[in-house]
Amino acid sequence: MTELLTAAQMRAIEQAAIASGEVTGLELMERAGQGVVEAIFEEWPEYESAPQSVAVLCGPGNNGGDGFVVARLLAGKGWTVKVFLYGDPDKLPADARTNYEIWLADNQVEELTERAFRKEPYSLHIDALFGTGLSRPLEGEAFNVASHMSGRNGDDYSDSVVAIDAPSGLCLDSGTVLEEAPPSLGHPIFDQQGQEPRGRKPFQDRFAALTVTFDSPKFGHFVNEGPSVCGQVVVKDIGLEQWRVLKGTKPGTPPRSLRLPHSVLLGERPLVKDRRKPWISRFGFVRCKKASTKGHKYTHGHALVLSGGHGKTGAARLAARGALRIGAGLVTVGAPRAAMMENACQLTAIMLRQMDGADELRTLLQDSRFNVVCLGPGLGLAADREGLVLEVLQANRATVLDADALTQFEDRAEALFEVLHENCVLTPHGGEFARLFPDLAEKLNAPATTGPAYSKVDATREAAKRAGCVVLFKGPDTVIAAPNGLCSVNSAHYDRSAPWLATAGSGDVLAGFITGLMARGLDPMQAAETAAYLHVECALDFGPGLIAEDLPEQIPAVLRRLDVLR
Ligand SMILES: NC(=O)C1=CN([C@@H]2O[C@H](COP(=O)(O)OP(=O)(O)OC[C@H]3O[C@@H](n4cnc5c(N)ncnc54)[C@H](O)[C@@H]3O)[C@@H](O)[C@H]2O)[C@@H](O)CC1
Ligand SMILES: Nc1ncnc2c1ncn2[C@@H]1O[C@H](COP(=O)(O)OP(=O)(O)O)[C@@H](O)[C@H]1O
Ligand SMILES: [K+]
Repeated sequence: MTELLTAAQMRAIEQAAIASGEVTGLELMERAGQGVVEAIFEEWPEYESAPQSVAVLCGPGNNGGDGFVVARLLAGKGWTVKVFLYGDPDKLPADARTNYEIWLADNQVEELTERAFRKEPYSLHIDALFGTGLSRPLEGEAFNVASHMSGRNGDDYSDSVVAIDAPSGLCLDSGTVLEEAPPSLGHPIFDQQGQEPRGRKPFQDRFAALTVTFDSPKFGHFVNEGPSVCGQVVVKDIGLEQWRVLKGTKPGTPPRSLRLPHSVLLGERPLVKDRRKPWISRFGFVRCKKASTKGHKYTHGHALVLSGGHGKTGAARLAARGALRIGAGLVTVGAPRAAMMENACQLTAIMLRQMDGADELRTLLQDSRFNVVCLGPGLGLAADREGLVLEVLQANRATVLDADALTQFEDRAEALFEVLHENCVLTPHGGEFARLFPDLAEKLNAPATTGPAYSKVDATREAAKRAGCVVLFKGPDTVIAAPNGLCSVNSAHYDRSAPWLATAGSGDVLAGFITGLMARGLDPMQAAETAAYLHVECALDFGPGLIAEDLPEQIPAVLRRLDVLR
């Protein structure tokens, strides 16, 4: 797992490093430029022996400063380098100014305009306009050049753009490409699809082939539009590790303002393969060697999954199967009378109990061996369903609430928040999230016109705090947050891209995975993180053509590959 940083955290780390006197800003800038050049030759090894032509677009801050370093290093390797500057050279910050002057001693810098940029073709384009300092949408010639590069005039540059830190215009906290404020006419206007018009964005789709960032990836590389515009993300070490101290536990504890909330990116593949990384313990699994063989099925927990009525039972069975495969000792489906036969015909290892309403559920839950309940998948929205949710929450069991159990509380989420407890996990997709947290969804979907923009990470953290329990906000960029601010992102992008996971019922299986892991005693955050991670691993291993039923069946092979016991 990798720590994810905000732009402000990155700046704080850099400032702490410089303040220590052990490194200067200029040295960091040099290392950043070297990192970019290294990444270029790793991506295009053929360029090592064949110098190319390159346009370096430098902006008015330190991102531009990195650009001047890259220009100098590539020129030193025989490349033909053209440098454009957007902004006033007299206002460059000190380190960027130093590198500008070093470059200017033997070379030229041209003011950036679309016209000048388009005069000649280049093999490579370095985008060093804005990085972590982006605070408003691109304007003027920066906008014109960025939108030209992203295909406005029909030319596709995306295979030859290397973005330093970020494609310029991308907010590194929210993963949103900042847009101009939409036209204000004093009253709302709508387009033909009934949508309010949005401001212009320089790009919305793939912009760079490669994005080189420093020290740690930022949230914006992994959420919202980030993955579609970054191409691929390479992280280069610039020697800041000792200033990036989590929770201030090590000697030389940094000031409180620098202690970072624990935000991680869940196990990208290379780290998982590295046996030295202790990721397994965070995920709540044990390595085969250390596993206890003493347990029996009741020590592995008993999950209860509530089924919907006649004709709506499949979702609960998917969740139940997920819970059983991932390791619950026993799983029982509780179904209304009318749905008993339908369930009975399709369940074997999973048990079945009739359960017609809140009273029967209360009786069932008197059996304390049911240590986790999952409800929502296929549950339906009939008035009596709410009673089931309340009954489960009052029984104070570990609980996973998904789908209809969330939608049931649309417009009256407070009634749900009052009874939720810390042993619960909510698993909304975007629509369900908006029903429970309409104000947060509105902020999230509002045009992002200033940086740092409100992000899915902010929204999920706020939601978890408000609900008082773990919230897992689904999507290709699944964000998981606990009320105490712990947060992680489970990304299905880049080398973990698995678009075929967007298939009917896959969310039901995810709810089941979380349920099964909670049955095994994982705490809600661990269970949600582990389940989300394994869900994507199952999809990756199975590949295209996947349907929801395949996900639980893929679990044994994934656990075997990861060399862990349930
Ligand atoms: N933080 C670190 O540890 C390091 C940062 N470095 C580089 O420094 C960058 C950050 O530098 P800066 O903080 O100077 O910020 P940027 O270079 O990203 O932005 C420069 C300035 O432009 C202005 N600005 C923001 N949006 C604008 C817009 N749309 N139009 C016009 N002007 C706008 C802001 O005043 C901002 O401070 C990083 O992205 C990275 O490339 C590296 O040199 C090495 C180390
Ligand atoms: N493009 C995508 N790539 C990877 N995973 C995705 C993508 N879109 C959705 N998912 C995942 O698929 C699952 C869909 O869940 P959900 O929306 O509840 O669907 P359903 O109700 O049909 O089960 C979630 O786990 C979500 O994170
Ligand atoms: K950039």
